Amino acid sequence: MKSDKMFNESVTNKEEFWREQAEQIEWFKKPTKILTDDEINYPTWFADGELNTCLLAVDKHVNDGFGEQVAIIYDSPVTNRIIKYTYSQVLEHVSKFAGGLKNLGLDKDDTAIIYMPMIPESVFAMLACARLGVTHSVVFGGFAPQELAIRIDDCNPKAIITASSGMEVSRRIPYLPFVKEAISLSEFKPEHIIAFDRKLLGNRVDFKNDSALTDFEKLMTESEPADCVSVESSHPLYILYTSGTTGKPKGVVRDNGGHAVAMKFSMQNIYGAKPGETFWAASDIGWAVGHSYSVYGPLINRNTTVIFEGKPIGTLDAGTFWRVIEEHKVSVMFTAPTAIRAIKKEDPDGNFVKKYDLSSLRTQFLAGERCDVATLDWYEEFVGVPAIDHWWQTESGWPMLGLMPGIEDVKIKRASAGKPIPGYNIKIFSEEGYELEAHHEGYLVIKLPLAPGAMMGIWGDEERFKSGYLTRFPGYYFSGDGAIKDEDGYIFVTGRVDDVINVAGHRLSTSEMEEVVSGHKEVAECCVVGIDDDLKGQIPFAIAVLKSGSKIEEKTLEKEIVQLIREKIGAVASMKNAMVVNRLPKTRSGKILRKLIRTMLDAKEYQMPSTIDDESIVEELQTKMEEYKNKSL
Ligand SMILES: CCC(=O)SCCNC(=O)CCNC(=O)[C@H](O)C(C)(C)COP(=O)(O)OP(=O)(O)OC[C@H]1O[C@@H](n2cnc3c(N)ncnc32)[C@H](O)[C@@H]1OP(=O)(O)O
Repeated sequence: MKSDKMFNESVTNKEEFWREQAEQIEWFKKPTKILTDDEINYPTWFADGELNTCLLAVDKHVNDGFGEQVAIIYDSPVTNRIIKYTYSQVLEHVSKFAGGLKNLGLDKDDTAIIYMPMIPESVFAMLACARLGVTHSVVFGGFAPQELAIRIDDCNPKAIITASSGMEVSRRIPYLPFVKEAISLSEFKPEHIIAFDRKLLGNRVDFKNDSALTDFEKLMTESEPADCVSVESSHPLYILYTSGTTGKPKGVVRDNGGHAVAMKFSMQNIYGAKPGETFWAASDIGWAVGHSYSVYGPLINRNTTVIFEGKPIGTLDAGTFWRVIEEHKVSVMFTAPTAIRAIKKEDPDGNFVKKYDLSSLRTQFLAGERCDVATLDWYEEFVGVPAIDHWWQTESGWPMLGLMPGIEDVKIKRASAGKPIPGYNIKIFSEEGYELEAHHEGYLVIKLPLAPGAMMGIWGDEERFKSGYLTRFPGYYFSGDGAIKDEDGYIFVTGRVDDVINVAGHRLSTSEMEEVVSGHKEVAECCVVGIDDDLKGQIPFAIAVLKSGSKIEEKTLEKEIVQLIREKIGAVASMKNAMVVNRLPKTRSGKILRKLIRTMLDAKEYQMPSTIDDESIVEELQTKMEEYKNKSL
């Protein structure tokens, strides 16, 4: 198999392999050092190379004569608009907006937060930052002001780029007011708030009477264009926050050089997208999928990318995805299994699918969470193109497990995320760090170095980077996921081995939710676990012990906790359930037995943990859970 050969080359002859891949992109200064160690002995790619990511994504294509090719299709069923931008138009917008940022004093020593909905201006803002070497940090719009404030205090942005509002189906999301609230909560105060006024949605921005605000559109139309700045390969292109096992999110740092090489490599070899074709990743730009495959990957590969401001169902109906594929002749698509599950639920017999001509669609990729077999079956039956589940993380920025239809015919094994992708030497380890044979479940780890484009560290927190990823198994990256390998080398990812949960493809921390729940004035102690959900894969479930003497009703507490989580973390957490118990099951040393709680809530078979301090609590809990279920029905 071509991919097996490529994989072997990438791990045995890594420097030569990645030197060749680096030839596929343009550099201001070609790297001569392919693989070196940084100051903490963490492997770094292309250390002495210099380049600019915006140049690769935009200017290069215009210079090569493709200025009239459509670069971005903005498809917004929520505002009923479709707008197309050619590469030349994108270059004009991006270079002028970059000029505006430069006039405000932003340069490659600065960071900027982008908190925006799915509109082309968000992409222009990302590319303009990349053009100047300003490190951007896109924050997903579904997060509440407090979450934004945490990120402001962590990366100290010189500017926040936002919009007046967003549109969630038919609900207006007040982005700018959220930004103002976040800044009132944060200790660090950014110098500039740049706001894009979405006139169409009403609620106009009053630039005249609010001197703290800079008008995005004016900045973009009235500034002189700025050129691409040459940055070192390891210069941070972006910081993207993701949830960890503790409450505070981690700012994953991505470089420019390794990332650009990985984007080009993956678009061609994994996704098999040919330059000029339309590639659609239906993800928000606030997630890693949105960064890599709605923005940088397709643009670097000279594809047309679709920026979709809508939902798989409800904008307008369950046929929206198929309408977009037909209308824009999408060749390769990427989405989260939750999206397909939502469509399947609404359209079990594929009636909406049948209305559209999907002949342009070659391959469907799925990631963000594990895809269940029933969803894959539905997809195969009604859509009829290969649906390839693959696995990666915000930390890697691109696939670590998958198949490579870009270079060969692939054999899909349902429920597997595929085989290791070149550059990712994946092993399954036991608790003690021994490699496990096929069919034994263990920890998914990756021998260092990771491939180019994978995380360079955690913003401002070297210790957390080392302790979270590098010390559990020295010489290996600890992914936090469990997995099983089969005799053919296919890997089946079994889920997180820590307290991180995955809700509709959104990675969230239960510790962070526990901090919020325990902040409720009636709660003495609590625990939040992820339980199975037919639609979203997992959803959080809170269990609380009340303070002594508290008289609050369970239903009232539940309502207040749900509201508190929405306010402090965001609607995206999808917290719906909170149950009151007299006590939590614990080990003799006082650790909450979360796995036991989770298994019982999922009504699965459980074993009595040998470390439990009082076995009688299990029956007590069982009775309480049944009562709760009966009340909720
Ligand atoms: C491989 C590397 C990675 O894993 S990177 C991460 C990849 N993950 C993804 O791309 C996420 C995939 N999921 C999705 O795109 C969405 O969940 C899909 C499938 C489209 C469904 O969306 P939706 O119906 O809104 O459900 P949801 O569970 O996402 O939302 C729950 C509540 O949050 C809200 N929300 C969502 N997005 C925003 C936003 N940008 N701004 C403000 N609010 C947002 C939703 O409206 C929803 O609210 P409510 O509970 O209905 O009131």
